[in-house]
Amino acid sequence: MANYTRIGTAALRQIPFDFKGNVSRILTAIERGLDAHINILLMPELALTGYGCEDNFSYQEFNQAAEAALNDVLAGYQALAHEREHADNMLIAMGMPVMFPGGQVYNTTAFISADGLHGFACKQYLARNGLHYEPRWFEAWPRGRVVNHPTFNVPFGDVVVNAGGLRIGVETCEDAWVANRPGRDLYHRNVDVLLNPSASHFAVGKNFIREQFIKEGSRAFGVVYAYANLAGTENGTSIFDGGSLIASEGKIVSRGDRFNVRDVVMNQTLVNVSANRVSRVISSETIDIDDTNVVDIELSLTLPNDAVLAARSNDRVDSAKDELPVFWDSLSGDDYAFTEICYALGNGLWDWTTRTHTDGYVVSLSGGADSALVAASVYVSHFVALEQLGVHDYLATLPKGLAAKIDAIAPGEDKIAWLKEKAMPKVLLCLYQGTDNSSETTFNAAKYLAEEIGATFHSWNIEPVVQQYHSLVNGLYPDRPLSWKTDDIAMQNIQARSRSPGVWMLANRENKLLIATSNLSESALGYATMDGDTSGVISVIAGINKTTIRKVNRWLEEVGLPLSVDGKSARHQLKEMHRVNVQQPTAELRPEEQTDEADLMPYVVCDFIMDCYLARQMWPKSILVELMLNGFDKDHDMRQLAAYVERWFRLFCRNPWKRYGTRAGFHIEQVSLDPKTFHRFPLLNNGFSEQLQQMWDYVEEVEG
Ligand SMILES: Nc1ncnc2c1ncn2[C@@H]1O[C@H](COP(=O)(O)OP(=O)(O)OC[C@H]2O[C@@H]([n+]3cccc(C(=O)O)c3)[C@H](O)[C@@H]2O)[C@@H](O)[C@H]1O
Ligand SMILES: Nc1ncnc2c1ncn2[C@@H]1O[C@H](COP(=O)(O)OP(=O)(O)OP(=O)(O)O)[C@@H](O)[C@H]1O
Ligand SMILES: NC(=O)CC[C@H](N)C(=O)O
Repeated sequence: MANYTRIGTAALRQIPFDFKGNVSRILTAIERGLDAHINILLMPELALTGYGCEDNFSYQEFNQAAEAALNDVLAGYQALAHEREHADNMLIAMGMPVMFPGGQVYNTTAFISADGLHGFACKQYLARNGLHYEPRWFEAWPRGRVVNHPTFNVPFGDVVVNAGGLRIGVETCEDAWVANRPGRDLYHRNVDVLLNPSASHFAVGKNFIREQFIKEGSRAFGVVYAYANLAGTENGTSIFDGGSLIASEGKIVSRGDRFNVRDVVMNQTLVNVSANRVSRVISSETIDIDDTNVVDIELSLTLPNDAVLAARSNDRVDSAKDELPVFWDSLSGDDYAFTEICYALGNGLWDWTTRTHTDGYVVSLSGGADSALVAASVYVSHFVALEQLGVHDYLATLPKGLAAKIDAIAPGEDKIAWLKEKAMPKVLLCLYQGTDNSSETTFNAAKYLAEEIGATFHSWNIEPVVQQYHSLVNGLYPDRPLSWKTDDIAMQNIQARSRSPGVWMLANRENKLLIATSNLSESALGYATMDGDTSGVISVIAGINKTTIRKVNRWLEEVGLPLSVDGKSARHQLKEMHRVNVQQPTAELRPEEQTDEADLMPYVVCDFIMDCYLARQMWPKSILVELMLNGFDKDHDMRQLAAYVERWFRLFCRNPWKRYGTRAGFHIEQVSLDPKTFHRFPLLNNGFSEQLQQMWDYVEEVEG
């Protein structure tokens, strides 16, 4: 007889140290799960506290607060269960930190039913790569070991739960990313369901990797595999994209919404457990049964097939499913990646506004690619939130001060027209700050883009301020007046720096956050004026390279942001990006024409070198070889490419202090240059001189 079980997941927007709020969101998910007759409800990794609590994970008082919050969840669950008849058929798996009296802290999944707490499964492989530092706070749990937790008096460690014959095991996030994943051993422990509570930050393309190991886990281990992820921009820089995934018989059978700004996003589906067991029965591998460390729970989590049709027709089931918007299925390639990027930027900015309780943003808008994408992201952030929440909840979620400034929507008024005409002028202030080196082209690009997204647009001329500094400096050096011939960098930088105080003043006055506009390529090379255009609170596009920024801008103009309208996929284009997209990137800091690429190197070369160095961990000579192998030698000879590699490393090694001083940014690409979390690099170094010499020796060898 086939056994079915209803698996549910909850993506939760948890907030570090907001214990009450976190418990409340967990109870909302439980309530929705109960109403939908979910049998197994999975919550994300560290769902109780949030993932981004960093050094507080080691604090005793923090862990005591987590313990108290667990008790609140247990009490809340029991109260909800009391009101319902099906409550004895649900098991919850919820991520939380647990401290031992000796001070060791573990990253665990608590198994909870309406009867109380049954045990904890612990994470075995702590994430320590990229921006993860879990071993700093947590201990890894050894495979195959279970102890009794002295405070909770329940089994703790590498446990398998057996609920009425249905066996459930856990791989916690990183556990499933390593080669020796726990699922390998859980296979021998005959688990039917593998749960993966995750706190997996967004990075472009990462969702495909998740889908891969989830499908493969389901296929190879013969299990139903469920994956729940956190949502929201917890620590201000990592963006969690939610995106629940449920796989059965080696296929993804249900996907939850991603980048949704609602507090709780549910996904659930009915799966056939017996059908998954078949792949174990017919496997060529002999299963060496391991029946140790099993926690028996008296719960029936399965439905026989003669009861399943009645369960399917239960009209309350859909209350625990937030449908994935239709457009995701129709996307692929760059279209998918650019959609992810825009939704991620939007999510991040939404959280910065709603959690800082400020009145929106100020952007120094130049008409160039970087600040254009930053301004567009603020628009996307509100556009998406409005689509997902509707007008009422959109206004209710905004900080009160900001919401109070926005006129109500009139009956019959179009939602997007209202956003542009009534909301965006209060949300975003854009400022063009011309000098004698600015052009009509950039002014118009800034003005028309601001208009299209409904931002308030101001313009002023900072040339008099710049000239004032020239007079002050010339006063000190009457015999050596400033000139472009002798003082190129100083005369460029004073313009960028003169833009900073005024725009900060507007941010102060309007209670808005100033956004810095530096990108990943510029950060690598220090191609920005410190304390000038690096000014701001958060650097929205710091995690995106320039090549991608330009492509995203073109895509926003020509293809547009996908959204769901009445259950159909639609696009929202930003046509005025055209004026930005036709220009070559320029700093506009010199009197004669200036382009970034003439100052530096072509951005495609720069970004390829950066990828080789950061993602593939290569040094100069190997990078040169990769450039040649990847066809860059069609447009540039070997010496020219070697010169670009040399310039890249010289600038990279000269400017790590700038990376320490620039604003924190959203993590978007797989790699990042955030010196505090991602790429650690000595401030003082010898500029890779030996390695560059080795590269040139190689060029001589090849070229003669
Ligand atoms: N070897 C070394 N190692 C470490 N630090 C060194 C150094 N030499 C100078 N420094 C320090 O660095 C300072 C220079 O840094 P900083 O003042 O920031 O200026 P710097 O990095 O020299 O120049 C800024 C560059 O950014 C470009 N920029 C600016 C603004 C916008 C854009 C755009 O993309 O549109 C581009 C501009 O064209 C210029 O090439 C020096 O005054 C000195 O204090
Ligand atoms: N005329 C200007 N008015 C307002 N802000 C400016 C102006 N020129 C430069 N800035 C600010 O300085 C930042 C750095 O300039 P930069 O040239 O690197 O970026 P961009 O102009 O946005 O893009 P691009 O480099 O593609 O032209 C801009 O993003 C913008 O915030
Ligand atoms: N929390 C984790 O274990 C995160 C690590 C995992 N590799 C991810 O990024 O998804």
